[in-house]
Amino acid sequence: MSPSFSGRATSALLYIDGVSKTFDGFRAINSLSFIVDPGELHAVIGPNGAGKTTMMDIITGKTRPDAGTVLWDGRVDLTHVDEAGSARLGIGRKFQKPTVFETHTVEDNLLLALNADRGVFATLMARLTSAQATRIDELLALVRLEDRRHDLAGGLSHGQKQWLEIGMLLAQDPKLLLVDEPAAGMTDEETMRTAQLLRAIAGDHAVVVVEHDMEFVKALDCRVTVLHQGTVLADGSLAHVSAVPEVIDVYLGR
Ligand SMILES: Nc1ncnc2c1ncn2[C@@H]1O[C@H](COP(=O)(O)OP(=O)(O)OP(=O)(O)O)[C@@H](O)[C@H]1O
Repeated sequence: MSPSFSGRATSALLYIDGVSKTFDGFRAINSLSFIVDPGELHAVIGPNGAGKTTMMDIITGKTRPDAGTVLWDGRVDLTHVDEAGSARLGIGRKFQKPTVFETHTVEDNLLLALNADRGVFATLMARLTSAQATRIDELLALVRLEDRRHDLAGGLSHGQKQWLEIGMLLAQDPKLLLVDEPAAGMTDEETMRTAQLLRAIAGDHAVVVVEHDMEFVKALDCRVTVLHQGTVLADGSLAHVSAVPEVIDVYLGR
């Protein structure tokens, strides 16, 4: 690894270097190096089986790598942290399928997320503090669900559920938000709104988005890392990586 890369270990929010993971003799991640800066919006693309999910699993402590460095905030070795621990450190993860409390209102979903360390009953029975009310107003505005505030989450569209869940993750104020294929199953309009939302969130939070929809990645207008066979094939703007012949061969040209 170049000295300029290793020199980033302490300044980066997330620093991954030389990471490998083998499953039953199959190398899913192979000498992977990847950096996320504080507040950065960063897209990860690549063909099926490229190792995108495994990389997310390693970051969140779901999977332990066989080798390499995974450093959080310049000081915490994430290879020894489990999923609950990574969440406590400020790593939020949004899986592809929306998971909201369908039988509760939009507002109560956000309230439950704000009070994730308290029980459901205690949270919903307690009076809303003014700080909570303000934060819920901010989150509802950000995810554009103000007019659905008192509706049951189960009645939202697929896209709105995804936005609500993003709002719920933000309620816990993560330093890094990992988002897996948010645009899957969305209408074109919802897809563009989601890109706007993630762009609005970045800055205050670092956001890493795994995605296959190139129109969506274009709308994110951010740095793109292309993974292939568990390692980085190209990295830079979408225009840059789209012109790399190997990227066209293994992914974009298909
Ligand atoms: N627990 C596991 N046991 C065995 N093989 C695994 C395991 N997890 C992942 N793999 C393999 O590792 C490779 C990388 O998988 P991964 O899911 O990380 O790719 P991906 O880039 O997320 O793909 P997709 O775009 O299809 O979601 C695949 O070949 C997969 O079959």
